[in-house]
Amino acid sequence: MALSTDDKIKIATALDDLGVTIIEAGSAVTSEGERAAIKAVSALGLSAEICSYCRMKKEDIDLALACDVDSVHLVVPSSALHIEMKLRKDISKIEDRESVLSIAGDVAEYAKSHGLIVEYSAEDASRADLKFLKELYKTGVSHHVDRLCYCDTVGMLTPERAFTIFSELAYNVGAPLSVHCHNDFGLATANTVAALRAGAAEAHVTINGIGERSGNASLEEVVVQLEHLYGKKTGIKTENLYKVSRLVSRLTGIPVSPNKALIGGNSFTHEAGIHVHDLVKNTATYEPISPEFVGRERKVVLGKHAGTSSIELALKELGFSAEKSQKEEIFARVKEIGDLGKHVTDADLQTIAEAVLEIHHDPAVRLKAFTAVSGRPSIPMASVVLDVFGKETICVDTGDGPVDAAIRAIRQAVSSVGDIVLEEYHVDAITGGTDALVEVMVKLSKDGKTVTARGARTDIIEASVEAVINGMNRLV
Ligand SMILES: CC(=O)SCCNC(=O)CCNC(=O)[C@H](O)C(C)(C)COP(=O)(O)OP(=O)(O)OC[C@H]1O[C@@H](n2cnc3c(N)ncnc32)[C@H](O)[C@@H]1OP(=O)(O)O
Ligand SMILES: CC(C)C(=O)C(=O)O
Repeated sequence: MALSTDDKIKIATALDDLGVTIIEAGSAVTSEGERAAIKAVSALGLSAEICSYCRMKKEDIDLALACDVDSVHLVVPSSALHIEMKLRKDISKIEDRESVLSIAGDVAEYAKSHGLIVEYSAEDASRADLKFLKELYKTGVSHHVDRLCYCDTVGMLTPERAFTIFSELAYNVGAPLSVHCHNDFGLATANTVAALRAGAAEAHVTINGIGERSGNASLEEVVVQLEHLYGKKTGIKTENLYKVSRLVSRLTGIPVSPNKALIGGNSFTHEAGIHVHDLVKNTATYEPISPEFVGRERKVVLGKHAGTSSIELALKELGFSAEKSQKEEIFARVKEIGDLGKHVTDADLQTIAEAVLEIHHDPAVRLKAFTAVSGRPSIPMASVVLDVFGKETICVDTGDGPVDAAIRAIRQAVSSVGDIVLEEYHVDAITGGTDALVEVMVKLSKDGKTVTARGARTDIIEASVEAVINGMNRLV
C-alpha cells in the first residue's frame, strides 16, 4: 500500500476533523515523495500534531525537521532480539547496554534541541527485559522527552498482561506512556483498551485497523469500546467514523471485510427472520449501538433466512399492502431465490410483489438498444437508446472502460428525472469459463434513497446495463 501526497492530505484532513490529536504522517527517511507528502500535511495547519517516524539516527531527525513536523516518533529497539538484529549488540554485555542507551539518549537530545516534541518509543517492548526497558525509559526522561511509548511489535500481549504492565509502568516512568499494539493474534484492540484502562495516556491506532502484517489496533473499535463499554469520552466525532473508514479503504485500496466490527458492510445489516421479528419492535434486541452513532444506517435484507416480519417490513417500505395469502406467496418466492444462494435485491422484491399483487405498470425506463466499444488504443465509448417515460432518448458517453461508459450514458439519458448515483457495483461470474453467466449487483441512490438491483447475462456490459436500469426503475 502506498499513498500519494493528495491521498495523505485527504486522510490527514479527515482525521483532524474526526478529532484525532496526533497524526503520524509517515517516515521522512522513506523517500523524496514521502517527504513531500509529510511536508504538505504539515503545511495544512491542522489542529492535530503532525509526527514522523524516526530511527535512532540523527539523519532521520534532520529529514523529519525538513518536513516541518511538530514531533517525532523516535523508535529505539528494546528487546535483546531486536537490539542484536538491528544494532548488532548484545545487551547481556554492560558496554553494549550502555552504548544503546547512550545512542538513544543522544538522538533524543538532538531532536529536543531542535525544538521537536519527542515520543520516545521502545520497539518490541513486550519481549524486552523489564529492567532494561525501565533503564531505556529513564534515559529518555533524563533527556526531557515528552512522551514514552510501549510497542507490542509482534502482538504478544494479552489483555491481562497489558493491564498488569501498564499498571506497573504508566504512572512510574516519569512521562506519559503510550501504547502501540499490533494485531498478530487478533488482540490489538483488546490490549490497547486494557492498557488505556490501566493508565496509558495515549493509544496508537489506525483507521480500519490497517498496518503491517495483520495490522494495528483499529481506531473505531478502540473508540467505540471505550465510549460504549467503559463509559469514557474520547473526543472523537464518532458519527464521522464510517465516512473516514470508507475514505481510507478507497484511497489505500484495502477492502474492509463485511463482518468487521462497526465499519463492515454487514455490521448493521439484518437478514435472519427471527432477529427482524424483534428488531422491528425494539432495535436494541439485535443492535448494541445505534448505527447512526458511527454514521451508518440500518439495513434489513431479504434472502433465505427471511421471515414474515422481514417481508412485511419490506412491503411497507415499498408502500404495498398484501393479504395473508399474498404474503405467503411472496414469502415462498423469496425463499426460492434464497435457496439458490442469492440475496433478494430491492428490485427483485418489487418485481415479485407486483407480480403477486397483480400490480401492472410500464417501467419508466426501458432499454431499446445499446452499443459499447473498447480496445487499445481507443477511448471506451458507449451509446444507449432508452425509452424514458415514453420519450426516446439517445445518449453517448466515454468512460474508464465500456461498462463505465455505458452506465454514464444511461445516467445522462435519465438526467431529466434526477441525479441517480451509482454507489456500489459488484460483479460475479456465476458459472465457469469465458462464457460464464455474469451477475452484476448495483446499489443506486437518488435524493437520499438507496436501492439494490441485479442483472444477469453472459455479457458483462449487458448485465451491468440491466442491473442499472432495474435499479433506476425502482428509484423513479
Ligand atoms: C509502515 C511502518 O510500519 S512505519 C515503521 C517502519 N518504517 C519504515 O520502515 C520506513 C520505510 N523504510 C525505508 O524506506 C527503508 O527501510 C529505509 C530508507 C528506512 C532504510 O533503508 P536501508 O538503509 O536500505 O536499510 P534497510 O531497510 O535494509 O534496513 C534498515 C536499517 O535501519 C536500521 N534500523 C532499524 N531500526 C532502527 C532504529 N530504531 N534505530 C537505528 N537503526 C535502525 C537497521 O539496523 C538497518 O541498518 P543497517 O542497514 O545498517 O543494517
Ligand atoms: C514502527 C514501530 C513503532 C512499530 O510498528 C512497532 O514497534 O510495533
